[in-house]
Amino acid sequence: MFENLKKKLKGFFSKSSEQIEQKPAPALPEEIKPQDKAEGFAGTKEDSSFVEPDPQTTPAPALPPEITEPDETEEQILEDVKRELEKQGITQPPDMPEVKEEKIPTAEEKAEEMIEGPKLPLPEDIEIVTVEPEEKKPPPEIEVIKIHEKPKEVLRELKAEIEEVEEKPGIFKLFSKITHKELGEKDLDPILWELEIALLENDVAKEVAEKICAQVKESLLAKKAKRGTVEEIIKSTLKNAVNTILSAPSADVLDLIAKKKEKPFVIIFFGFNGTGKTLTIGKFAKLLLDNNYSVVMAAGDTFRAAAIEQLEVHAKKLKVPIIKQKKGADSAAVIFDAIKHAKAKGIEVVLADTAGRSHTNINLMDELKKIVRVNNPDLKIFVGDSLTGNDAAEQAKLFNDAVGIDASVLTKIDTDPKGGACLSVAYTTNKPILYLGTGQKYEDMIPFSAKWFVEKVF
Ligand SMILES: Nc1nc2c(ncn2[C@@H]2O[C@H](COP(=O)(O)OP(=O)(O)OP(=O)(O)O)[C@@H](O)[C@H]2O)c(=O)[nH]1
Repeated sequence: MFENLKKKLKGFFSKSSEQIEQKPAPALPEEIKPQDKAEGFAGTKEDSSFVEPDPQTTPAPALPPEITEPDETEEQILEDVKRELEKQGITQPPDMPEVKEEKIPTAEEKAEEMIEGPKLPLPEDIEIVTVEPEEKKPPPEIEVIKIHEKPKEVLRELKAEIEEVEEKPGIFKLFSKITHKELGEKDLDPILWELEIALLENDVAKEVAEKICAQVKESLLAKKAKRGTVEEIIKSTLKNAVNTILSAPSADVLDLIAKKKEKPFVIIFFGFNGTGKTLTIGKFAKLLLDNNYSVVMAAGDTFRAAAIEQLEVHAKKLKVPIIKQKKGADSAAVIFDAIKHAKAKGIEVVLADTAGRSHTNINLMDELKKIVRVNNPDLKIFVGDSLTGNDAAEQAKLFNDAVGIDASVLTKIDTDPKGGACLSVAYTTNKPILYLGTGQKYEDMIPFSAKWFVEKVF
């Protein structure tokens, strides 16, 4: 298709190179004279047929025709090419890539690109939707709450908000809010209200919480607390209040036993079913044995056969004697027998179980009163389950009212993260807490200390 064009171009390039190199025509051999050239066509001198031509008659032989190239200029060739292409209806040579004119961006366009980034071409099927800006709504009105005039719910909400931000453990997390407050009587009520809620949430009985708050208020007003010292003052006042409650007439069991000259020393345990009474008797037996006291057990819970068997298991394990009767026997009589046995055998301590079918059962309370009247124990211990929280304090009150307890033991403290029951029981009975049950083994019992409690709860 482009044969003509190719030929033209070939001619153009070969001519051009000749012109550039300017090669001289090759020299003819010396023997060959111009006339030889003519002779050469007819033969040589040596050739027998050679006849010397007569220069007069013989016309000069014609020289071989000289090839002449069309003397076209570059412009002419290009013009020819163009014409050739046009003839064929081509305006652009096919092998040459189409050269697009590159758009040189203006300074403004460059600046815009630097700010907004390069503009990417959008696919054709993208629909550009113009979004109308939303009408600006006025901000919602904020309700201003005067916290000391609002009820419990508002305070609870406030406390929840504080808890979200603060990670402080126990009751003291609420103080972070009040440290930046100037302390006056006005501020005090909501603060104390929150403190009371915190105490209630930690299983402290309402009556106890109120008493603690009253003590804290009194102390804060007396001290005229300054900004930044409020938290410290409340903490120390609270600790003092708690200490006062918890360190009500202290008692050391081993000391009491040692002091009693005429043995046996009789301890009777009271408490609702399932609080850990039987296991606590086992723990006491272990403690006494470890302190070189001899022990006898009395299966005074005659209301349930299982209770008798249960105590028997502990007695066997600890290798201590047990006095028991059949289910339904007189509980006071069983304990009396145990004391008699102790006297006869020179056993130093009697540990007596009692029934705890229901702390609201009047018959039970009468039965317990009878036990106390008949056996005149040296120590009446209330056993409460710390997990029951406020309930433990109510039970303690009931047993205390019936038999006048001397001290308490709180069990399952290992599974109770709050510990408020200690405070409530101590306050309700106004009697010391002797030990805390910290597990299911005989060794899992620790002497109670107010310091320990304050550290744990606060
Ligand atoms: N974790 C833990 N469990 C305890 C503790 N004291 C008692 N228990 C468990 O509480 C359950 C009840 O304990 P008991 O000693 O049988 O209680 P109880 O008051 O004699 O109850 P009844 O025999 O039903 O009258 C048992 O499973 C004990 O192992 C304690 O301090 N910590």
